[in-house]
Amino acid sequence: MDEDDFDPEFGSRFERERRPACQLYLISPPRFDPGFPEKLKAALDGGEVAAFQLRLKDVEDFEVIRAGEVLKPILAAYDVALIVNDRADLAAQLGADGVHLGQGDGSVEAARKLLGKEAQIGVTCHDSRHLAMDAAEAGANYVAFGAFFPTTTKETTHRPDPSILGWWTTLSPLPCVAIGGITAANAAPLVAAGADFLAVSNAVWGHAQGPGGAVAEFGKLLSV
Ligand SMILES: Cc1ncc(COP(=O)(O)OP(=O)(O)O)c(N)n1
Ligand SMILES: Cc1ncsc1CCOP(=O)(O)O
Ligand SMILES: [Mg+2]
Repeated sequence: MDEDDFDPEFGSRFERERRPACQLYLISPPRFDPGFPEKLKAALDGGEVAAFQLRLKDVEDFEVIRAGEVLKPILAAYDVALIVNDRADLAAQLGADGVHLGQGDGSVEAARKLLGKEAQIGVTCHDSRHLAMDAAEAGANYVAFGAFFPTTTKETTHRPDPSILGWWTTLSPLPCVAIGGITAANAAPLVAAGADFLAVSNAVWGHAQGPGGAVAEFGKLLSV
């Protein structure tokens, strides 16, 4: 990949040039319960959040669409990007801001065709420099590394060293996301290594002080 491939006009909140500080990227719980919209509002009242990923697992398509339709106006009111996990077609149907693709979730090119040039397309790269370079080459808007810490949210087999984040930031202007078992207590080395975004699920939705308390705790870490 070449620095010249980076288009500064391709504006987005996933652009390191415009938003230099590390930011929070919330990942939804795997099921949508009726109380979730209030939990989301509480989280967003806790401090700044850049993006929210709708990551529902083992549910019918219509449930993803219904959840997305409920959450979309809330996210818009807080100026938070809606990213749909796994499915570019559902992201398109929802008019979401983007899609997150794992290695088995389809190509960046196909997602770009469906979603258009403004869409934010992220790609899981595990602990692989090679996958990250491929994703950037394919036109991704961010690359995601992880799982950095043990997590109960997903079975994981890759455990990158935080130095992969530093390596990436010196190589590419494309933002990098750190994910996996991240809490406000263990995130500092990832921020120091160069993570542009911390993607977090359980540490927010399962926090003893509630989602707002969790986001506020991350806010303290990310504002220093
Ligand atoms: C920001 C972010 N990074 C990584 C993932 C994991 O995606 P994937 O490997 O496809 O696994 P599932 O999340 O689909 O179980 C992610 N969702 N978001
Ligand atoms: C989706 C995903 N991909 C790698 S780890 C992970 C889980 C993130 O959730 P948590 O923040 O609860 O570990
Ligand atoms: Mg996936």
